[in-house]
Amino acid sequence: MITKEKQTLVDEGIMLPLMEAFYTIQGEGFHKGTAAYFIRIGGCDVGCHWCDVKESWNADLHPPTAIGEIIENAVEYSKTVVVTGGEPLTWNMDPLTQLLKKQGCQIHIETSGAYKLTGIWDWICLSPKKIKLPTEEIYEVANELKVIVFNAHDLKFAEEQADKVNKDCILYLQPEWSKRDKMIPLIVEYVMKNPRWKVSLQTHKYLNIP
Ligand SMILES: C[S@@+](CC[C@H](N)C(=O)[O-])C[C@H]1O[C@@H](n2cnc3c(N)ncnc32)[C@H](O)[C@@H]1O
Ligand SMILES: Nc1nc2[nH]cc(C(=O)O)c2c(=O)[nH]1
Ligand code: SF4
Ligand SMILES: [Mg+2]
Repeated sequence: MITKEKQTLVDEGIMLPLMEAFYTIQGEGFHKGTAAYFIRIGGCDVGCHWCDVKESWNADLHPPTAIGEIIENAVEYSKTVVVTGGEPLTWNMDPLTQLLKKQGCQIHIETSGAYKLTGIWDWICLSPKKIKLPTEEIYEVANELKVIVFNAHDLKFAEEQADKVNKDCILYLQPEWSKRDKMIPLIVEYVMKNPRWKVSLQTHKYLNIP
């Protein structure tokens, strides 16, 4: 149990339930191959059955951490920061991103878009989920759409989502990790037939890095 005072600070986004933070290489999507500091914030109730960080879901397991402390560590490593989770938009991202901007950081977010968009972002990676669809507002500002392909029907879902994003949004299909051997051939064929899409792989998993 956390104190009422701490809960208020979490509600305001002054403290956040930090699961982990690490310096690595962005493995996915448009910025893959780029060194970045990852901030993984706990808490998500979207509930994707194939989620590769289920340990993040329960926010109570991750200690409320002052955003000043999170940022102090971040800037020691990199000016490119990726905020992920869990679902970062569970929380108010305004205070964290304002502080990161003051430090001159480029700030990226990995999000399902299922909750109100808060925060100042240089890059928004929207990875929509059927079970809890994105809010209308985020389609307008997403820089990349990254649809996870677990089965063939997800290609249909991908097209429906692509119809909703802005015209500059870059479109990616990423195989669900456990189904990659089956889904990669499907995705490859699909992208060759529909070249507005690109392939995204979880390259960090092939590189054996976080
Ligand atoms: C763990 S999520 C956290 C951020 C946010 N909740 C979201 O879903 O976008 C980070 C990224 O990993 C993707 N992802 C999660 N589990 C995956 C899996 N088993 N295979 C492929 N991608 C996965 C998500 O779709 C998302 O793009
Ligand atoms: N290297 C690396 N790249 C990533 N891109 C998105 C990730 C995420 O979990 O949000 C992730 C991750 O966990 N590790
Ligand atoms: S929305 Fe993201 S963190 Fe939440 S369950 Fe789905 S993949 Fe995992
Ligand atoms: Mg990951």
